[in-house]
Amino acid sequence: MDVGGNTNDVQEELESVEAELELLELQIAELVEKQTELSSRKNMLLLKLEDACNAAHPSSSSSSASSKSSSAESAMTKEEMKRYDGTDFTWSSDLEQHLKDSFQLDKFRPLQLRAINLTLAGRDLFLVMPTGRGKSLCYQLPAVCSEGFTLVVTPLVSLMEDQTMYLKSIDVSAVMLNASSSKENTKAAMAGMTDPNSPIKLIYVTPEKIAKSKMLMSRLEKAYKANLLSRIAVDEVHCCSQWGHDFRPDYKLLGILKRQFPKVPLLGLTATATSSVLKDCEKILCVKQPITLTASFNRTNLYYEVRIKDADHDVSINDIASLIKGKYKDQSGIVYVFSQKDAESVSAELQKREISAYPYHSNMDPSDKSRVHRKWASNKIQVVVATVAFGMGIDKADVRFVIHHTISKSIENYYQESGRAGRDDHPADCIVYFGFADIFRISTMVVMENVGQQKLLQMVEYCQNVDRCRRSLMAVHFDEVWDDEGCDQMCDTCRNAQDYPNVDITLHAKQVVQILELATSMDEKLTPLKLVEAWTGKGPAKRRKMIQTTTMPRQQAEAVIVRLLLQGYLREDFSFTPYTTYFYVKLGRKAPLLKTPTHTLKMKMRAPEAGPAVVKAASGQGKSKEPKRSGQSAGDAPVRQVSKDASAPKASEEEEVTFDPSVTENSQPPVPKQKLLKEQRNLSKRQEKRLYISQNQTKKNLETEQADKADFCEDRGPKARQSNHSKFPKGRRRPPPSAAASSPVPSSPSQASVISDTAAEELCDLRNYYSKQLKRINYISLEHLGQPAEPGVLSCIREPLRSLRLPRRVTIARTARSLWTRVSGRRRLVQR
Ligand SMILES: Nc1ncnc2c1ncn2[C@H]1C[C@H](O)[C@@H](COP(=O)(O)OP(=O)(O)OP(=O)(O)O)O1
Repeated sequence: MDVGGNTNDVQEELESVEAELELLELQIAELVEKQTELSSRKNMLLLKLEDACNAAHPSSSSSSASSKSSSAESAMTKEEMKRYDGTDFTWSSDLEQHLKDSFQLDKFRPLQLRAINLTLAGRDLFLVMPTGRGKSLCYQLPAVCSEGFTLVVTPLVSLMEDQTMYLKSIDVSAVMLNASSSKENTKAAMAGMTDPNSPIKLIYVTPEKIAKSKMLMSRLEKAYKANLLSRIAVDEVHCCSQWGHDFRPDYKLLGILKRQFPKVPLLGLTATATSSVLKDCEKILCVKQPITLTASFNRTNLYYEVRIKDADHDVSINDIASLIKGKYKDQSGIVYVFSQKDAESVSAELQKREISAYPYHSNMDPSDKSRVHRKWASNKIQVVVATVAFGMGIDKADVRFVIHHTISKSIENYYQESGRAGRDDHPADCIVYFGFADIFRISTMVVMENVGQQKLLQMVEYCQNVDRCRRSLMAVHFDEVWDDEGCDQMCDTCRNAQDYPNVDITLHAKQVVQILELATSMDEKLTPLKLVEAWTGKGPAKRRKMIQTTTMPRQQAEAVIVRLLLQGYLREDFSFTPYTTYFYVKLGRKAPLLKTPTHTLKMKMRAPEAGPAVVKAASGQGKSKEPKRSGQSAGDAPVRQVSKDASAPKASEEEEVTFDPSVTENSQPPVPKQKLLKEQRNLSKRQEKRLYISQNQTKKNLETEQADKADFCEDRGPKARQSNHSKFPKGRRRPPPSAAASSPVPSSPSQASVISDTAAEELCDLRNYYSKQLKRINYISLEHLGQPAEPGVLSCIREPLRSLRLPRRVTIARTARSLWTRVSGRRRLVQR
């Protein structure tokens, strides 16, 4: 007995020590996180200091467009480098003349002259410059001022077309060679390469052409020997590297150019490469010690602002409409939206408010798309309401505002999309509407992307920030430091300079955790909206009796939940069906910290918007008004025991149900289980008919979701755009993957409501399994995609299936294969 008692005591103590250890580990993890944050802040400050020192010693200073040193550059002193900003080269007067006469430009933008001088001096060069800052001029102008021709490798036929058309319009001879070039065109271009009297100055080719056309390579050899190949420009050079976001296998073969033509200077251009990507490109392209010039990504003429998006759709639309009709009257702009459906509906809403706004998305007929684009470019349409399909190649100088009706999926994307404003260097505004529900809509869309969630949370962090300069937050993503001075009050936080209180939200966090714990104990899952509703006392009455609700205004309650997600106290829990993805909130790894009495949690919080949207003055003209702050701060909000609170909303009978995991915020209200069973009995006769209808409906939903995904997940990467243009015929939607349509596993909620109890149970098992498995498969190397599933992959899928009760006639092997097909099909779809 004694021994037994002892063992129990030891066991108990062991458990408590383990719990303590776990807590300690969490605390250590939190400290390490803080340490990383501080280290990166320290590095930023050091960089700032270095910049300040450089400014104090003009001999070694760099311009606002800095040039980061590579080994070659550091071999060249800063004095020497500065020389390339000068105009005392043999070609300088020629440059000046062509800049004005041919290109009709007055002066160079930062780093353009340095890059042009370096390439004309025969140096190999990587030029990293933000979108729209004028990279093309850095090879077009040297091409005009050199003997022979420049070979331009570019991944997109549409960009080639744009550029050759533009060059023709300014009387510069340029041709392109791609898969669709006519025979005559190809013949003329090939002949021009070796003809010293040819007027051709630029030849655009795709990387595929270099890789596949022996004739082209042999012509280039001849041109090289005749000293007619003056320069090689590789556009979107980051596509060479697997680490870059748009890797293209054919770019990997471009090393042949430098190997075959070592004396020809190479100029690699990109808007997005990090230093490790460039190092990789250097190796792949076989360039030795290139000079890297990096222009600052700081667009000083852009004013950045975040507005809280009201849950009421009309409020945000009214706000946007009043901006367009007021501050931006008669000025050109873009409103970016989340989905094709939003593009249609938001543009219709704006039209109702007498604004000339038209939709643009990838599912439109190409002729309609180009008509909208053309009319907008010629200012016959004021606003384009677009998905991200309205992307690269949009080069309108006088865009005065870019409004994001929904947040972007990452800071990099936001920078690119908002960067379409103010290309003429005049002031322009970039406003993003930050809505709670949007976070989760996007989250389910980017769930399959490698670091999709991480990047989305960075964007959310940018939006939730209330007191740090927005520019400085963006700069981190481009390895740069832009301080408040560099911003010069061109963002809402710098301009308003509000002193927000640092509110203690520990108590609030504990309440949220308690709600989630309760839900888990009842075997229920909560969507973020259900969580807010439960917390703010709008959930089922039964639940309200068991939890502490808050009197905090909804906006602040949402802000707290977002903060808890950002900081890891909460986390996302996705549930997948072949038709859609659901987002639920779960306790995060830091949640146990809240059990420690000394643990506190604070956040700076903006007061909720006062009434309907407040139209603030944005941009360079005048200061914006800060919305009125309500008297009560989040920290003051009293906690209430709702069961006894008469003011709590009364729950209807229908509300007294357990949460149905398949119900999301956009779904119908949950159906009570009793009612569901009754319905199931009554439904037997109508079953077939209903099943048929529901299948059709889910198929339709799937198509809409996939079409949205096709737009939203489309990166401005070349791959994505090409597939969009070429694969689907005019006006047709992307067909759903056939595997999903012929699925043996019924997983859609609507199907679940017309099948037997046993089947429902089995379905539930399968759905859970599927959800977990999808996450696992997500991590399996991309290289497996597109190939028949390998035995290793299948056995990894098969193993957990053995413990499941599968529906009759469904074998483990078939289910495993079907899961794989669907998962990889879905993933390929996301990648397109
Ligand atoms: N020195 C200059 N002064 C005024 N405008 C300029 C100058 N250089 C270029 N531009 C204009 C021409 C174009 O309309 C616009 C964008 O130039 P472009 O070369 O297409 O940018 P980019 O190549 O960096 O962008 P992207 O990454 O989108 O291809 O800027």
